[in-house]
Amino acid sequence: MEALLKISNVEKYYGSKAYMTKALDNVSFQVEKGEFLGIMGASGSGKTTLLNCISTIDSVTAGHIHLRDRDITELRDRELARFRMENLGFVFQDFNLLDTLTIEENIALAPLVSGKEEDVGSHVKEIAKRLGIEDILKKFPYEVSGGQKQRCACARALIGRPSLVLADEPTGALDSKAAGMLLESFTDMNRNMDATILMVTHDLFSASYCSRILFLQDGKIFNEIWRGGRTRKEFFGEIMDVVTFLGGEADAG
Ligand SMILES: Nc1ncnc2c1ncn2[C@@H]1O[C@H](COP(=O)(O)OP(=O)(O)OP(=O)(O)O)[C@@H](O)[C@H]1O
Repeated sequence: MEALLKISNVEKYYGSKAYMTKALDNVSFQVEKGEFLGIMGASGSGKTTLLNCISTIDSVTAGHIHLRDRDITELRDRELARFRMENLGFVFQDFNLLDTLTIEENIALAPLVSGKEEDVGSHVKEIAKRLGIEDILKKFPYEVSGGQKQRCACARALIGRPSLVLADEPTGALDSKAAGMLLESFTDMNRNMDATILMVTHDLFSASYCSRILFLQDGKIFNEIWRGGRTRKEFFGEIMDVVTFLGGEADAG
């Protein structure tokens, strides 16, 4: 397998010497191309900090993060914006759609702005069909459900064919039916559209869709488990055991 993302001895401190928080403490791991990796851990364990460092929204205090051969901790200003646009797709808990644009325009915005793709319209339709939102393309975000908004956010994340999709609690604002549909979409994106996904979640049900889970505790990697050939239910059971051992702070979904 090919390592797409390599995190090497990453440290992240917040605050000054007297009030310093070590949010990430010597974290190292790799993500292979085609993985669907979950990051779990109690509140304050460093999940969002890790995601923000990988997404270049935040900078590391020490260590290196490589996406393929590129050390992204060394990118600056304009390079950073370009790097994000060309390599990363984002899905957030609160959707982050633009209310004044239709669903179709939200999905098409980045490729239209970059001007690189010629047939944006048919690419949007193809992805929307795949995610089951082709009937709502002309609607505005306020006219559709939370689950549909989140699948729109997935389509927007995928349209630029990013190397890596980063998702922060993507099911956090969804009911269980919408969450299930979204996670099926993630699985389809991962298996059939070649998307490598890194998802932060508190939710055991969401985590059980992943192929591997990394558990963080106090800014360190505490454990990792693989789904392997097991069913989702069996994997759910094992995730629950680790979460219970860690102190039980997660949602059963
Ligand atoms: N901007 C910041 N300034 C100072 N401390 C911060 C900042 N962001 C995070 N921290 C601290 O770093 C640690 C890790 O926070 P982080 O948000 O990464 O945890 P998390 O696992 O994502 O938590 P949650 O599940 O509650 O979102 C916590 O102790 C937090 O208080």
